[in-house]
Amino acid sequence: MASNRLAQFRVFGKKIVAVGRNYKAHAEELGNKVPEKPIIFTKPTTSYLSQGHPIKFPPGCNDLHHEVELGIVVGKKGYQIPEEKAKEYIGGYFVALDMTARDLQLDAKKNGHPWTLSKGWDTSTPAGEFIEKDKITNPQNLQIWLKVNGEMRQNGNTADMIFSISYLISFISKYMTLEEGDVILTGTPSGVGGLKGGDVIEAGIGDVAKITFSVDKS
Ligand SMILES: O=C(O)/C=C/C(=O)CC(=O)C(=O)O
Ligand SMILES: [Mg+2]
Repeated sequence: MASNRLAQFRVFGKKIVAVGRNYKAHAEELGNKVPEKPIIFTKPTTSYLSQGHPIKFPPGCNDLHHEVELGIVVGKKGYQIPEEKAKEYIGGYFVALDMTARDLQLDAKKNGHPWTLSKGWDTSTPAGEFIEKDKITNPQNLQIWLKVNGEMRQNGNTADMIFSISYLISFISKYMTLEEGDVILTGTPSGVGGLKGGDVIEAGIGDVAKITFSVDKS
């Protein structure tokens, strides 16, 4: 990667590819079956939010949920990447929130519509600073956690992903070219839940990285 700043992966990043239901306990807490293959969706890069700015409720949403996730920053371009070579394509990591308008998503699910608006409004992808690849020796054994107003809500380990990071890179790149600065949100562990205006979210990866965001419902 040419740089280590969020602004850079905004500039280089052509897409945000997200994975759904990648932790058994989370799939089950929302009443879903455990997937047999990765569930993939995309979010626009206009949804990025850096610290110091509030997360906004999107229009029509009364049930805004937090989802903490390990974000992977793609380090180089690749298409149809073999699983055993996937690690070479990781450029770094970051702490991400895949904010979800759960009521809009439920409505979309009922009607067989895409999740785009429930996941992709401006401010729906709060993100921490870029973490250099070598700061994390085993991305498949990281505690990812999230607190709301100081109370622990999510506390999972990336060891519990259904589909590993290498498998996801290989799977996604079978269909679409991954480019430097693209990011992959690897799915959320259990404990997702509702937020209200004025809440303060803290989230992190073990003691490697931490982010803080406030919620604005005006
Ligand atoms: O199936 C649902 O009701 C909801 C799924 C998600 O929002 C998927 C994710 O974004 C995730 O698991 O991280
Ligand atoms: Mg998610």
